[in-house]
This record gives sequence, structure tokens and C-alpha cells, in this order.
Amino acid sequence: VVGGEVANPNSWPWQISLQYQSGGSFYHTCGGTLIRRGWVMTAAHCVDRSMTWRVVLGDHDIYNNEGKEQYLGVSQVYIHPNWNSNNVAGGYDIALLRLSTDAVLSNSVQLGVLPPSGQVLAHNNPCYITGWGRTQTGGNLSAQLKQAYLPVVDYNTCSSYGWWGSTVKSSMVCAGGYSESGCQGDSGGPLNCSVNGQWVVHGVTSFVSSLGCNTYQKPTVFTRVSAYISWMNGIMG
Ligand SMILES: C[C@H](NC(=O)[C@H](CCCC[NH3+])NC(=O)C(F)(F)F)C(=O)Nc1ccc(C(F)(F)F)cc1
Repeated sequence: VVGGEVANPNSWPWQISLQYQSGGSFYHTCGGTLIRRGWVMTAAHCVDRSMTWRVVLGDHDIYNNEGKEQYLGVSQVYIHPNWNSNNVAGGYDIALLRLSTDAVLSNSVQLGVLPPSGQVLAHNNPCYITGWGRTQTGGNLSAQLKQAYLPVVDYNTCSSYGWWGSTVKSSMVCAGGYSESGCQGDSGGPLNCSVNGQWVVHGVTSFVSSLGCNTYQKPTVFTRVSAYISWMNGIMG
């Protein structure tokens, strides 16, 4: 996350850290959202290579154990069948992870609320991106979970000339100001939007400009969760 601030610990209790094993250690690679006690929603581009994954719930500082973390294995990865890893602009950047054991819910570990199928938010709807991604283009990951205010940029604006044009599809959500954005390592995490006084996970962090994370008129682009509700229900049962 470029800009914004460090979040209050566990104030986004559905945010997870997706980590891969290398040698004897695990490393943060993406965010995700706990959507059922046994299921995590993330981006397809996070899991399109076969690794040993683990999910960390209740985390704040990814480099220190603060006692509220749960470390769960991943027993199955379900990538959207239409995802094309050579074309993030094609959409379908969404995947579900079946956890090897169910999460234990608490003040620090809660389920994210998903939108109704088809719901599209209006321009400037308040949202926050959260994640441990780079804090600057080319910079390091954040040790502590960050948040940044990223209001919705409607499709009409986001797909216009000078903005993302035809790279962005109506199955995506754009959000962002001019100094705040997502960045590498935030992928797969939630776009948390305030709807009728409730936080609703409307986006899965998908891509930013290859020219830089907070590039003018290239808001952060998210998979629009409300376009994939029926697919997810078909998988999770
Ligand atoms: C460096 C930048 N990385 C990204 O945007 C990666 C996703 C990369 C998926 C493809 N391997 N996502 C992120 O960094 C995220 F954290 F913001 F989500 C990038 O590659 N952006 C990008 C690439 C292609 C296209 C386009 F579709 F237009 F070809 C648009 C943006």
C-alpha cells in the first residue's frame, strides 16, 4: 500500500496473509479474505504456480509473532476456469483456497462480508485497501498491515481515454486517489467498502500500472467480487 497509514491491529479481521514455503521458511506473497471458516478468497495470479501455501489469520506484523495468529494449511486451490495468466486484463483474477482446518473466529479473526450478486458501487463510494504490499513503487513490503482510503472510480471514468481505457472491464472495480494505491504484495487482498454502514469486501486486489503503483489516472484495479458470487457458491457449496 502506497500512502495511507498503519492499520489498528486486527481492525480488518478478515484480512489474511498468503505465504509460500521456501527452504525451511514461509514468505508473504499476497493478501486474501477469510470468507468462510474453511475458505479464503484471493487473486488467481497469486496462486497460478504450484507452491506449498499457508494462510495466516489474525496477523498484524508479518515478521513477529504477537500471539493472535493462526497458521493454517491449504488443502485445495480453485482458480477461476477462465483465468489466463498471460492476460490480467482479461479478468477472472479470482481464486478460492480450501483450508486444511477451519479457522477459529475471535475478535481478531472474522469473516468478510461479500456483496450481493451484481452490485456495482457508485463513483466515490468510500473504500479502503488493506495489505502488507510495497509501500512505494520498487520498495519493500510493509511489516505491519496498512490501510489507505481509495474511493471508487466508476467504470465510465476508469475505462476512458487517459485512464485505463479498454484494459479495464466491467467485471472489475477501480479505486484510488492520486497518491494512494495498492502495490506488489497487496494482490489478492480485499477492497473494503462502506455500504449502509457496514464493511463489504467489493474487490480482490488485481493490478496497478506497470509504470508504477501510484500512477496518475491509473487507479488500482480490483476483481469485482459481486460478478463472481455464483461461481464461488458453486465451489463452496
Ligand atoms: C507490475 C504490475 N503488477 C501488478 O499489477 C500485479 C499483478 C501482475 C499480474 C500479471 N503478472 N498486481 C499488483 O501489483 C497488485 F498488488 F496491485 F495487485 C503489472 O504487471 N501491471 C500490469 C501488467 C499488465 C497490464 C495489462 F493488462 F494492461 F497488460 C496491466 C498492468
